[in-house]
Amino acid sequence: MRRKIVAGNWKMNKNVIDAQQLMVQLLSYKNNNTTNCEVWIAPPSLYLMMAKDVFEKDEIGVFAQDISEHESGAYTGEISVDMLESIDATGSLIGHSERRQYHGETDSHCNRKVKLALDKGLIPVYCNGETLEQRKAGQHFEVVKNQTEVALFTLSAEEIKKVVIAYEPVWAIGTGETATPEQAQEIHAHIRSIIAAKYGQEVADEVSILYGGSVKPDNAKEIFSQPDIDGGLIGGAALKLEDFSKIIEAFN
Ligand SMILES: O=C[C@H](O)COP(=O)(O)O
Repeated sequence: MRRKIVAGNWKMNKNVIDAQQLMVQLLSYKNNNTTNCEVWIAPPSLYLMMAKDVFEKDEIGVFAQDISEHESGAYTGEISVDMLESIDATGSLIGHSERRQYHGETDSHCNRKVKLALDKGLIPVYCNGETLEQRKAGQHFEVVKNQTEVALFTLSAEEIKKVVIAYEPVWAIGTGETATPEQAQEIHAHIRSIIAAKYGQEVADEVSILYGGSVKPDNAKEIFSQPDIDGGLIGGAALKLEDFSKIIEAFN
C-alpha cells in the first residue's frame, strides 16, 4: 500500500511565535481527530528543532525545505543531512521549483541530495514539474521524464521505493491556477510508468506521488481521488489550520 500524505511547505513564512502557535494547533488537531493520511510539515529550518519538541511522539513528520548536497564543511548557510539526522527529522524536500528558480538547483544536485538523504534514513520528497513555457510548448511529459531520470535513476529499487515524488507544475504554484485533476493524473501516471519501465510495476506501485500547486480545501478531494495521486504538497493553504485541516480531511 502506498503512503497517503498531506505535507505542508511553510516556505519563508511566520515568526517564531506564529510558527509555534500553528504547531501547537496542529498537534491538538492531530490528537483529537482520526486522519486517513500521514501529516507532514516543512517549516523554515530555524524552527525544525521546535517542531521536533512539539511533535515529540512523531505525531507529525518534520521535514527540512532543503538540504546541502555536501556532507559537511565550509558551506555557509546550508544544513546537512547529518544535522537533520541528529535531531531525528523525518526528511527533506529536495528540488523545489523555488530552489531551482532562485538558487540554480538542477536535477544533478537533486540526485546527490536524494542519495545523501536516503543514506541517513531520511525521506527525500523530490519535487519536479514543468514551467508554463514548457507546458505551452507541449514539452511537459518530456521535461518531467528527464527530471525524474536524472534525479532518481541512479537509485536501487529498494531506494526508490523510499522516495516520495511531488509533481508541482511551476505555473500552478502560488498562482491560484491549479492543474485540473485530469491534467495532474496524466502526469502522475506518466511518472509512475517511467519508474515502472526502469524498476518494474511492483516497485512503481509503491512510490507515493504527491501533487502540489494551489491545492485548497475546495479542490483537494477531487485531486486526491485520482488513482495515481497519493496526496499533496501544500504551500499557501498550509499556513492556517482551518485550511490545512480541511485538506487533510479530503482523505476522509
Ligand atoms: O510546496 C508547495 C508548493 O509550492 C505549492 O504551493 P501553493 O500551494 O502555495 O501553490
